[in-house]
Amino acid sequence: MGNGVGTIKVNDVSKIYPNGTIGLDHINLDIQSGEFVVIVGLSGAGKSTLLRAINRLHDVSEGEILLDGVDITKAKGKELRQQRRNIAMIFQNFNLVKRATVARNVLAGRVGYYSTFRSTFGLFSKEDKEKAAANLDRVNMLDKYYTRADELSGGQQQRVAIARSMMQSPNIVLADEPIASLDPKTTKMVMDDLQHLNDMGMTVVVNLHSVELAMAYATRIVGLRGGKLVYDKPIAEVNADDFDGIYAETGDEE
Ligand SMILES: Nc1ncnc2c1ncn2[C@@H]1O[C@H](COP(=O)(O)OP(=O)(O)OP(=O)(O)O)[C@@H](O)[C@H]1O
Repeated sequence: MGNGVGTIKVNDVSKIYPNGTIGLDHINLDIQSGEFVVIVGLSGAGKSTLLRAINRLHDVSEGEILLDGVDITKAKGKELRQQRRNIAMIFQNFNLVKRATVARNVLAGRVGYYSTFRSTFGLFSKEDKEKAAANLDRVNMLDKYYTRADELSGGQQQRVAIARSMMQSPNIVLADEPIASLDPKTTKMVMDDLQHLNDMGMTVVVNLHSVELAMAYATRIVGLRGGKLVYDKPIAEVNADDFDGIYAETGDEE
């Protein structure tokens, strides 16, 4: 895995969008290495905003986010790139290059390590090609090595996206509604892949709408509502009734 151990410390973080919407409201969260944290909450609660703040796809308005003790909210240039390499991000819509092969998509996970010239022309090392094959094997997709991404089902595409994210050897895996568009069987496969990464020692943070899946996979559940952290418990202390509070309507949400 990467250089660190995978801790995430969110200190009093707020995010106000330019139009004045409060995305996050004074969030404090301390995630230890190897946890499998599921973030639940209504649509608009701030789940995506929080994940995007952690890997700095969004700048925060206030507060700091320490990854292995280093504040990513103020990192620049090389330091930011290095921190980002330690974090894999898995999206709802897979974000694959549809017309490229599975292999090429997975190798794209190494692009941050190559010159623009080499990555443009696909000049990847033998070692990286072997690594790509090994990661595809890990998600049971090795037989699709030469298949074009647009010929795969949604679930298969997500598994390729997971294999791609493994190319960075991350310590932290963030997944934003990774199973939102998948059927129950593929959902289980993708969640099992994330579980597998967690078993390998990676810290996993997943946004989910499904309470059932949260209960099945999480070691800890965090609830957001209206940008505020309203719930944070290890799975052993979670009571199904707790979700009523997290999902209570506040008037302007789904
Ligand atoms: N780019 C943006 N500009 C302005 N407001 C935004 C922007 N992105 C998100 N928001 C607002 O910030 C709040 C939190 O949104 P966010 O997408 O983080 O919620 P979420 O919990 O991930 O929702 P979902 O489950 O629907 O993905 C919402 O009120 C949303 O409308």
